[in-house]
Amino acid sequence: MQAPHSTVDPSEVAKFEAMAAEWWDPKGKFKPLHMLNPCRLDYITSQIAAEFSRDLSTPRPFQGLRLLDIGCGGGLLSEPMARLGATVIGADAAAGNIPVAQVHADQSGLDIDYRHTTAEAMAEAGEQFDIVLNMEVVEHVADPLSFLTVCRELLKPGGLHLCSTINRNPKSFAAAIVGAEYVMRWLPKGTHEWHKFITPDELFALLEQSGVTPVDRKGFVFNPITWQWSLSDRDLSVNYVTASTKPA
Ligand SMILES: C[S@@+](CC[C@H](N)C(=O)[O-])C[C@H]1O[C@@H](n2cnc3c(N)ncnc32)[C@H](O)[C@@H]1O
Ligand SMILES: [Mg+2]
Repeated sequence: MQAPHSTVDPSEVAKFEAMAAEWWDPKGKFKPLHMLNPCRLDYITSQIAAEFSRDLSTPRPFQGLRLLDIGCGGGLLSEPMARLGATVIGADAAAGNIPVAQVHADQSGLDIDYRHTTAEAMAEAGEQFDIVLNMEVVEHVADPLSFLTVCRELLKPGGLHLCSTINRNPKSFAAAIVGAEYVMRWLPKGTHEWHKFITPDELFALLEQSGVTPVDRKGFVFNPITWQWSLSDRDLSVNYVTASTKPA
């Protein structure tokens, strides 16, 4: 069954079109994602390794796994996944992201299939994946439940859905909007909208409604003294990530 509406919120996608050239500048507008990358890769790789019984000490542990990076942006996650051996398709609703991602992958000697398309178009075409990476996207879509439902359609039975976003509370407002956009000026003002943030309990409920089984959640916690991000079992107050599986 196809979700009836487009998952694309045009005003959200326009924000990313305007920033497309900056994806791979570690000091540019995507500095927060560059800083977060080692921590979220830790989580992603360990979840995939556990789910598919892969040994991360081998050179290409994700060989044979088909992975969709939905809302791939410039490919900050697609590239490490390809390096680990996965067959990677990166899809984004913002056309300008695709050549930026493709040129960078080519320069890095990585074979990644980047497409300007939507999750629903891929589901309609019957595409299926072992893994759907849905990282920092759900707070930018038109309707989270329809988007998550399409992500579930895109998974093979037994597949793994990894989804990160931003919690909704006074602390996340202070950190993700006031701090990142107004104080640090990491992100252009208006990048994030408060009402689109989702609490972990709401996201778990939406994931369940979409037809997957949430199995894990962790916080991504920024330490302003060390300027490092780390994973937390307890602190999901601002950024967090979830893992869910599609019943076999
Ligand atoms: C904050 S960026 C995250 C990029 C990447 N996932 C990462 O974490 O490095 C959000 C991305 O989602 C894309 N996007 C927003 N709505 C989308 C939709 N409905 N379908 C596909 N991509 C979408 C935007 O164009 C943007 O590139
Ligand atoms: Mg975001």
